[in-house]
Amino acid sequence: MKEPAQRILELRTELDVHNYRYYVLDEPSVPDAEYDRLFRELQALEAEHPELVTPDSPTQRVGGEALNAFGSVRHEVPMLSLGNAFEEDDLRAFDRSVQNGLGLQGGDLFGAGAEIEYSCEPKLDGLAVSLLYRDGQLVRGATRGDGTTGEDISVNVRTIRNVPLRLQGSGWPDVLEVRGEVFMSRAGFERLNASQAEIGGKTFANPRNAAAGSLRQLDSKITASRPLEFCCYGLGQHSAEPAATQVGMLQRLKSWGVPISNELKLAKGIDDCLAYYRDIGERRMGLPYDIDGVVFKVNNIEDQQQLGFRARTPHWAIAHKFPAMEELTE
Ligand SMILES: NC(=O)n1nc(-c2ccco2)nc1N
Repeated sequence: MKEPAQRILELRTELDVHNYRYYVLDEPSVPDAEYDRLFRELQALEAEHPELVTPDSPTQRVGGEALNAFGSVRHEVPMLSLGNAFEEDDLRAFDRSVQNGLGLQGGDLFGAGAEIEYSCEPKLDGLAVSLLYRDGQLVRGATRGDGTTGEDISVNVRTIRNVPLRLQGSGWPDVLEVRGEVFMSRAGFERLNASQAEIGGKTFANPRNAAAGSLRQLDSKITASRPLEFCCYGLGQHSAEPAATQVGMLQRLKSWGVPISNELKLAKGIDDCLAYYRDIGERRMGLPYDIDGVVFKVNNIEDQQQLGFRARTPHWAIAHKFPAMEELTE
């Protein structure tokens, strides 16, 4: 019979791999029943040996008592909101401003100028959060708040099943602040409202409100019962650059167990961006989650830093919005 400590480590490692394959790669490695059996074996062993429990164990996702209030967190790197483009011309103007900012012949109404590489992804309509990892361990979660100061929701983010409690693989920096959107799928939103209606509880107007209301619960057991998901779209503070490009950085984060968008693409030039906008626009209602546009970011990280940001919005990123849904129903 194996030493309990050894068996506990084996089970944790195996459960982390199953979580990674299920939530990040979307390729489950075992049936749910097998996952549950391993999970219960770990719970039983930890109950017999409480001194062997560590915060990053998969059994530790739901915290203890409800909080009376959220602590506040200061964002070392401000959490920006995005500038918006509504029309094709706004997007072309953005591309020209990027080229001018990079000292390229910025193109003009007649010539396209240089071809800038952009990352492309859907703009999830959820709640922006920051997840801080130190030595690969999730140590803090915070809401965006006003961009400089957010709420400490560390206990709540740990209940989101696809948020890794510790990073997988190797080579991650000692300090890595991951940023992304917490959202609720439409199906999860419908299920939640149906069950809320049944118990006479609060129902929500849309998945974004449901995600915000579920995440900002003082009782993490309520958060744990809600179908929340996380999708990473960038970084905050970090002690080393994971990659030279936005797409490369996100792919590296994925290899460390952090979920990213499966619609992430690389565009070469603004015409490719427009093609992506039209493609996602056509598929928008078929996506399992609400989006309110797509996000283009200058792919080269050094170029992003050279461009910096104005007031509160980055010069290197733009949200290209779709018409609001209510307009569509007219
Ligand atoms: N909401 C969303 O999907 N976002 N938001 C950003 C963002 C906000 C500030 C910098 O980048 N990126 C993506 N994909």
